[in-house]
Amino acid sequence: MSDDRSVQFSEREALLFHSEGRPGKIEIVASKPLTTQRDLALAYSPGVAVPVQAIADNPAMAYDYTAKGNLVAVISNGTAILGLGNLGALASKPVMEGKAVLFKRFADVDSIDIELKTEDVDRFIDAVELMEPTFGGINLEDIKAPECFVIEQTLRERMNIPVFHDDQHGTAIITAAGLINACLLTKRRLDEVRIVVNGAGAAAIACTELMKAMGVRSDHVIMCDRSGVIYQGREDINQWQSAHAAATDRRTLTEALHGADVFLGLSAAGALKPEMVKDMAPAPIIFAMANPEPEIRPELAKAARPDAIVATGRSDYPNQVNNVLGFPFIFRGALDVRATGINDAMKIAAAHAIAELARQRVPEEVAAAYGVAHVFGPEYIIPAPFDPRLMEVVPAAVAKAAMDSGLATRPILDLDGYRQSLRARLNPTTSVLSLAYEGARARPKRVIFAEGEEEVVLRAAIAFKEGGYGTPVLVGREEVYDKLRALGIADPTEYELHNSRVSPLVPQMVDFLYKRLQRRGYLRREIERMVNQERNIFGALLLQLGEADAMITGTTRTWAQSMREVLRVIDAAEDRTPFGIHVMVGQSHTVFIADTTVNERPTGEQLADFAEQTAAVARRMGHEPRVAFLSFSTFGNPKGVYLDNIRDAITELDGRGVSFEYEGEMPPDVALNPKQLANFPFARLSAPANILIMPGLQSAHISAKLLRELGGETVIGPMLIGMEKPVQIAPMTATASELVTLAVLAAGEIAR
Ligand SMILES: NC(=O)C1=CN([C@@H]2O[C@H](COP(=O)(O)OP(=O)(O)OC[C@H]3O[C@@H](n4cnc5c(N)ncnc54)[C@H](OP(=O)(O)O)[C@@H]3O)[C@@H](O)[C@H]2O)C=CC1
Ligand SMILES: CC(=O)C(=O)O
Ligand SMILES: [Mg+2]
Repeated sequence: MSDDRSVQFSEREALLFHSEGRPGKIEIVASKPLTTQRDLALAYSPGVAVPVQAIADNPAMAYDYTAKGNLVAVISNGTAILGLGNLGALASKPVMEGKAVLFKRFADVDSIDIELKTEDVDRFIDAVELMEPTFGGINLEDIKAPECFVIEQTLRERMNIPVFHDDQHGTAIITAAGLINACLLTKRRLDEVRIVVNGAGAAAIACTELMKAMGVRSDHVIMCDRSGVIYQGREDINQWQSAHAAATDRRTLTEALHGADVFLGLSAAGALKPEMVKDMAPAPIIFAMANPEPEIRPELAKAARPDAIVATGRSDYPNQVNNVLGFPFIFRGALDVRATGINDAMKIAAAHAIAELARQRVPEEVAAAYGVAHVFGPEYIIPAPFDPRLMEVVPAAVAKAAMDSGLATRPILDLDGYRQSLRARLNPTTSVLSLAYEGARARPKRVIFAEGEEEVVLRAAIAFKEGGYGTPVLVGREEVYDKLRALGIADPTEYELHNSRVSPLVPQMVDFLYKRLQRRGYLRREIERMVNQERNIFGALLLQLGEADAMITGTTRTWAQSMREVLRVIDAAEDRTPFGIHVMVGQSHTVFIADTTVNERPTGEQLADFAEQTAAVARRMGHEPRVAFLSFSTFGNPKGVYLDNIRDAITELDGRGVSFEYEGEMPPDVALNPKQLANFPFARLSAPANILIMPGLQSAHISAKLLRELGGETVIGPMLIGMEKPVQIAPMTATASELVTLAVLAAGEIAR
């Protein structure tokens, strides 16, 4: 979107992201099977009549028999879409779908967007009020001030479920958390700081109110709108603004900022100028929160005042002060205790919980991923959105505050147990993947895309580069530039292209490969032909010569053929047998299956190796490994002639004294279904397995492909493990985004 370190994507990629596959960002997934006549009879007529009657008799039963209790509506009329202004209900839909997805991703709250085509306050209120039976909570979004105040207040009075205007209270909570910490760092007390709030709308007024409630002095706050200072006696202001009108003779933002400690921007792009920043107090605190473009870019603010603490609403700079840190977790807590509303006690509890998190030591995986100073300090005053601790800490704080303040209709007795259940609600793989992406952005690597002439590969390379994950090194002929141009790249020469026909590296490559293969029956001229004509050979040689950190291929050859070509250039790591892992990712579980790609009849020792190495990958992806060695046979029943290698693998692991659970032989239902597992109390698995080591390539490969085609789960891989350099071979059907994921996992050495 622009030209500095924050560049993440082009407009074209943003559009493609939204249009690719199923348009938009959400779909509805059935949570009950609907396959048989009997399912139909239960789910619909006549079975459905039974819960209908139960709810008619006791409305609270709706929480037991329908999705209401975990369902939040994100509702807007599009009158204040981010900082873009009033662009109408329809145009707000991408933002509202986005918020719905964030609810699901961060807090497992089901959510749907609703855009109402009206600017009439009463019609809006009536429409929302009528929806009370459907939802467990209402998240109002991007509705402009002052209408939003009337809308929210009236709905809170009329509805018996939480109603929360995110731009007001979500923003205020996160701003308060950030401000508490910024003040701590600059040794300021809340009752001393002088604050200028730029913007006098929904977010600005709610932030000001919360700050004042937390101890900031009224006469220390000056609020401005587009016309300048909101001063006492100014005539063109509304009642909500006049409550914060300052007794001052300052009239412009520039004058207001003279000597101020804090700038809170909730207005529009570019409203804060470097000259104004220079005139602020020592160690100024600058929260430039307008989206998508802040009031000032951090690099400009820092250039004007190197001693400033700067935060924005964006994810591509340190200190993201954005309500995404709040609303998913606040609703999680409120829904879980069936709170009838979200009151100040719950908001303040959330603000303190978030502020407190930033002051604690950051978990290794988060620190490693973000790569920047994640020690409490000027560059880290607020947790990053992908910090998995948010889900554990914030809902629990909100739920407790709801109980203490009498809003919980279903209190939670065991808060510790609740915290644990929160953690289990999210699949660690998703957060590890997010962190892997962040890690790639923090430490961008060079990745060879060996099939640079393929459109899908070029789209992946563009996404990889524009996402800031690293530098794609393309293998292909000059015509790649035309293809890049056709994909909307204005200056394709920004992409590094290696063409074997003209590459000055070819003689060195031929020497290297000839030395490697001369005693394996290859003539020098065969080697020359391979280097010139085989993109996988050429790409792998680029990796061997140190031209890049990792390589990705796979879309133009069968997996086995690509592997053969790669192995001509790159060996297995010392004492390792290369093998493949498919990762199946569901909403709340992840299963690793190995070896799905290389070894047809592994020995017991190899099976043990696969288990150990897959366990290491699983740990890097945030899972405590539990290995099941699969078979048709359950602990010797029925007997079989091909069970020895599995038994050997178990004995081998016994001897190695590994630090994870493993058991076998067993079929998948015993490995994955706790009820089945319970039939074998001697089994050394404390919970269902998450790593399935298959007895041979036939079963492994077939299972992985069946699950990919029929299972409806997200599949990552196959990941190639055990090579001396990070190489990944994607399936021929891989999409651009699957290629990017593999490239990121390869570059970050998570798949290794
Ligand atoms: N980081 C975060 O989490 C969040 C950020 N925001 C951002 O805050 C901004 C406001 O959102 P919201 O309160 O919902 O919208 P509203 O429409 O309710 O309010 C907008 C306010 O901004 C003022 N404004 C616009 N341009 C300027 C300017 N150049 N200088 C001074 N004031 C200006 C308007 O003043 P006037 O009446 O004079 O036009 C109005 O008071 C948006 O940019 C939004 O993206 C909002 C919520 C969360
Ligand atoms: C973040 C947000 O809600 C906004 O900018 O409107
Ligand atoms: Mg908003």
